Amino acid sequence: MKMNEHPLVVEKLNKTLGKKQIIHDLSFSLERGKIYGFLGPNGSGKTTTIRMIVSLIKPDSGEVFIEGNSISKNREQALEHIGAIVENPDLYLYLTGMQNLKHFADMNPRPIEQARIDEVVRLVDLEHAIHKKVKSYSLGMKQRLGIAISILHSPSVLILDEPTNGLDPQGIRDLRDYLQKLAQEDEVTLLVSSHQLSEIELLCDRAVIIQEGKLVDEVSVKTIANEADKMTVTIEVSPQEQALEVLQQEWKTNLSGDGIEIHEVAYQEIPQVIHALSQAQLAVYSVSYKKRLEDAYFSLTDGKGGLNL
Ligand SMILES: Nc1ncnc2c1ncn2[C@@H]1O[C@H](COP(=O)(O)OP(=O)(O)OP(=O)(O)O)[C@@H](O)[C@H]1O
Repeated sequence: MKMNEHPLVVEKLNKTLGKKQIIHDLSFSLERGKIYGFLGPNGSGKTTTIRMIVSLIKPDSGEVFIEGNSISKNREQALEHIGAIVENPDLYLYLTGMQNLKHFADMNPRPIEQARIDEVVRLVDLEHAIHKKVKSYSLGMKQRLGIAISILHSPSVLILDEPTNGLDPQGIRDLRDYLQKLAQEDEVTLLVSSHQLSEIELLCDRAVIIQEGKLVDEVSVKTIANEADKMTVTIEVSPQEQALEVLQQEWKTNLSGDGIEIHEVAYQEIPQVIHALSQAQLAVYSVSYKKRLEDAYFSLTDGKGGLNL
């Protein structure tokens, strides 16, 4: 089959649940090998959209194409190319990780070889625990086993609904590494919904942003960050008192636990800030502007973000 440029295409989806139209003419498409954040305030329709993409519910109108296969007309072929964790994966706690993988491999319509099972175990770094019972796994390990199961059949599109929920910082970081490895090494295209903007910023190349079931924008994470008018930059610099004197000549500043915060700085101004500090022979240890995506997101969604940051 010819590999098309857009492994997932969502076209004019509409969905009413109860009396309320939840999704309105929603269209977007994903480029191969890229990681997309799926962002939107609570109740904006992310889970409903994902459930339509993986064919758990039917849209009232519109279409989803996976590798060119319509999910309504060629459901089986379409599902062959997609992997997903929408709700918590149904793991068998009293079986080992390997027994779980073998069970799901047996349920796949096409045979899955042991070599592929070993490959996914390696990819999610579970070799050391794969013969232990799943009930002894940490949440992060269960999550990784869930991902291993969802990619057993080598899908080219992987959809994860809130995958970092309940994970500790180390678990989140590990998961990010595995997902980036999947995109880079296997050219898997990912759609990852999350409430954690900072997480999306670290993980994703692009973001699909929806509000009230409508597409707000589909953009490069870096572009929306750069397009945010002004942001807060945090600088670790020493000595702080002298740095404050230098910076206050041009910017609004204050001290925070992490260093000096400079407010309303344009992205393009950051080199100027660093230049001013180094001209005064001050030592700059770090410059961060974590809130860029947050600022951009709120300006795109009229400040109705409603996210847990
Ligand atoms: N079965 C249903 N019947 C009626 N309304 C529903 C049903 N399921 C979801 N909704 C409503 O649809 C809207 C979208 O819900 P959805 O779960 O898709 O949003 P979401 O963006 O995933 O939200 P969250 O970020 O909170 O998970 C919400 O207003 C929700 O109350």
